[in-house]
Amino acid sequence: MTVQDSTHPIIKACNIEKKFSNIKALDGVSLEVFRGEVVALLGANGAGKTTLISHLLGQLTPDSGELSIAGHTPGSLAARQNIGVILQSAQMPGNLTVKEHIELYRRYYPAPLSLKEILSIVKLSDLQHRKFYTLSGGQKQRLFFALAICGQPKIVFLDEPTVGLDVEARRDFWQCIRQLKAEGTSILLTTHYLEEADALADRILLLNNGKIIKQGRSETIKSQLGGKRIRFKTAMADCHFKALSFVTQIQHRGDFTELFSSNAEETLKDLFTQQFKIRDLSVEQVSLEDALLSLSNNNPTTQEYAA
Ligand SMILES: Nc1ncnc2c1ncn2[C@@H]1O[C@H](COP(=O)(O)OP(=O)(O)OP(=O)(O)O)[C@@H](O)[C@H]1O
Repeated sequence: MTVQDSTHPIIKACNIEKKFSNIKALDGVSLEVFRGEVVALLGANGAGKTTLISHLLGQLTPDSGELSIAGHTPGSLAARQNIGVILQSAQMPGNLTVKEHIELYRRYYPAPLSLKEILSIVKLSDLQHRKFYTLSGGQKQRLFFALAICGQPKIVFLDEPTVGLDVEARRDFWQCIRQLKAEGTSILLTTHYLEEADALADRILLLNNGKIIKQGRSETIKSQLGGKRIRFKTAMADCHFKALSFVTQIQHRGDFTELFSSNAEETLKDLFTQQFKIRDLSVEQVSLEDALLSLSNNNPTTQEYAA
């Protein structure tokens, strides 16, 4: 079930500008996030993701533009009570137990989940009496997630939430995100794992040099590059392949030439008819990483996408 209210965005940012001396960290960013929507904020190092989130949390004020969280000014008590956060740099008192941390955070919110519910969602019931400093990286990450959701916030900010998690823990975490979304919670996610953004996000926002250079559904962004990637090794020059039907772009990765095609069957037919000398041929779906790299390469203001 998608629970979206298109008239009242939970996050509203309008034309936000922020400069740090001569660096334009945010350059006219506008954004709306609705109830039950998962939005992935992507971009290379230094693109402006943290700066944008810091504004939404009320830790920075914009030079110009307007921001609101559930209709409230970022940083105000009313806005903070609508927010749950996991930050990369979360620093916790090491001697408090899991249970103590959760109980402390529950007090900040008017209608928190019960301790039992929270422990069960994040699968930390058995570790509730363990001190923070004794937890593994993945267990700490689950506790951070517990603290982010304990107040039943309308919006959860997740900054690189699955760094350090093993494959199984990451899949469990994705399940928690989907559950939150189904209950109507909005999620703003930053991640360098593009597979994660692809799997979870309703909408991708690509920031570059403080500007949103692309936004849309992951499928739509991928389809702009063509549906398939045809990979092979060859000694022949690109000009031979450019003329093949349905080729949208050519790139090189290591020893391989890669053709993106919006109709792989027709491109392959053409390729074989011409009897070009190729080897180690494979055909794959275009990934979100392919699509974002291509956008970066075609955007003159863009540095290489570093995800
Ligand atoms: N307090 C500050 N003073 C000066 N420059 C800053 C400050 N904070 C951020 N910047 C600059 O603003 C730009 C955007 O930085 P930001 O931290 O928002 O990027 P990011 O997308 O979060 O990057 P990363 O993926 O590396 O965390 C960068 O050029 C950064 O150096």
